[in-house]
Amino acid sequence: MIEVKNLHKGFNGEEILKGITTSFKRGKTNLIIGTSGSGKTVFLKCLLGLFAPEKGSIIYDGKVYSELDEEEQRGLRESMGMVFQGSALFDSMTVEENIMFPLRMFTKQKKAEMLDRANTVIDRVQLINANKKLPSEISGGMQKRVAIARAIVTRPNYLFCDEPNSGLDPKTATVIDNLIQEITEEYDITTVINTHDMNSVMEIGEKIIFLRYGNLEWEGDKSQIFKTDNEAVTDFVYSSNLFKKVRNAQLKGL
Ligand SMILES: Nc1ncnc2c1ncn2[C@@H]1O[C@H](COP(=O)(O)OP(=O)(O)OP(=O)(O)O)[C@@H](O)[C@H]1O
Repeated sequence: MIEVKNLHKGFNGEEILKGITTSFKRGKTNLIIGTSGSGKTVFLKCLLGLFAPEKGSIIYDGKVYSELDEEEQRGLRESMGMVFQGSALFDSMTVEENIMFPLRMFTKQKKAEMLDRANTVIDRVQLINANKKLPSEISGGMQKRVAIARAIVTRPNYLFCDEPNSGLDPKTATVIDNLIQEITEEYDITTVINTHDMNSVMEIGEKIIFLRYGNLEWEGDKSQIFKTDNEAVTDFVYSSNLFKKVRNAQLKGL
């Protein structure tokens, strides 16, 4: 579980996050949504320990990050997995080498042990016959599977994903969303996903926080977001023509 209390973060005197308080449960897919520039990425970077907040605290399963010493903070960061926007795979490494990379960086395991663990996660994300391929030789959906496998290979307690299905067709995007949700539940990980994708919201939004101008404007789940009266949220949700049509059809009882 991650608890965030009164989090403030700014740059050059401009406040970007203006006192966010929320919590993210273990085993659940937690989504951050909001308009462009609302502070979602800054918030995610604070959760990753990449930005130090000016005020407030982030508590990881009872451990207050700012109260840990350097080594404890490093240990905590090593228990985090990250799926970057656009996958961010190493072009010159095979799928298998990409996935083993965090084990090489953070553990002293022997090669056979690393290979064994890599193959376990390769099976879990259902990457078939891809071990020796380069990222350029596999599809975008498969690249995401590699990115997810690499993020979970170290058995993280926390998984952060930045736009994990950007650039994928809607069907593949849903498959990737569902894979992240299944893994989150199966391995009991606290997962936080930064997304613009309303399909993801509908599919895996077990907890959703909506940021607006650096404030937490609304929070709830996927069943509540379509019923809320909050104007900023409905503006955002129904900004796509497709969702507007669905809403109008619902209102007309079609
Ligand atoms: N390292 C930084 N230094 C200075 N300002 C920054 C830095 N990182 C982000 N900002 C500013 O913080 C604000 C929020 O940016 P952020 O990237 O978090 O928005 P976002 O909600 O993720 O937007 P988008 O959906 O477009 O990715 C922006 O005005 C941005 O310019």
